[in-house]
Amino acid sequence: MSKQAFQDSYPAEFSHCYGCGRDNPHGLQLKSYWHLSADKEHTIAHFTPKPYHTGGVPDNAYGGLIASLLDCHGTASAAAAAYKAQGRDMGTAPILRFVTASLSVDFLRPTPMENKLTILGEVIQLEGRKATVKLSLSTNDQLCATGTMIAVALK
Ligand SMILES: CCCCCCCCCCCCCC(=O)SCCNC(=O)CCNC(=O)[C@H](O)C(C)(C)COP(=O)(O)OP(=O)(O)OC[C@H]1O[C@@H](n2cnc3c(N)ncnc32)[C@H](O)[C@@H]1OP(=O)(O)O
Repeated sequence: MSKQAFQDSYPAEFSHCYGCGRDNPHGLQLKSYWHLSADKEHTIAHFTPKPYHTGGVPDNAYGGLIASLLDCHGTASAAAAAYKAQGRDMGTAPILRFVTASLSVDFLRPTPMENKLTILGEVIQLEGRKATVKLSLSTNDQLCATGTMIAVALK
């Protein structure tokens, strides 16, 4: 796992995102990294929900939280993969800033609140300004949600 989180390479003006901005004290402050598992390079992030992240059912996480975690991990993964494809360190100029064009989420089972969540990403296609990212969220070795994102690099 690389030491620096992808989000820590974002320039200061992009460090206030609700989901992953390091300078947003009210946000989730998600941190994403490269992660090698089973000879495959994935991206990984962890998040432990707070009691106020619950949804309508006590002890289960709010679906919007899950979508936010996939959202921020997905765009960060797209940016990291695009920098890597160009052989550049993340954050170097010109900045490659990806935004979410589409995100679909399948909620496979309720996500319990008490444990650390693991979010994985895999950039399966990089084509022009567009990245396709497969995402998952699991806890206790149980897959709770999957997602697919199209992220687009801003001109
Ligand atoms: C290290 C540096 C990091 C920098 C800081 C980062 C901070 C990040 C903070 C974290 C952020 C957290 C995350 C957040 O919350 S990001 C916030 C939520 N997202 C947004 O606000 C995005 C709003 N949308 C737009 O700005 C535009 O629509 C974009 C930029 C997305 C495209 O408009 P643009 O005019 O620029 O481009 P284009 O229309 O020529 O399309 C280009 C290509 O993309 C394809 N396409 C487009 N839409 C879709 C779609 N829905 N499904 C499938 N494909 C789609 C399109 O077919 C074309 O493909 P192709 O025909 O070429 O094959």
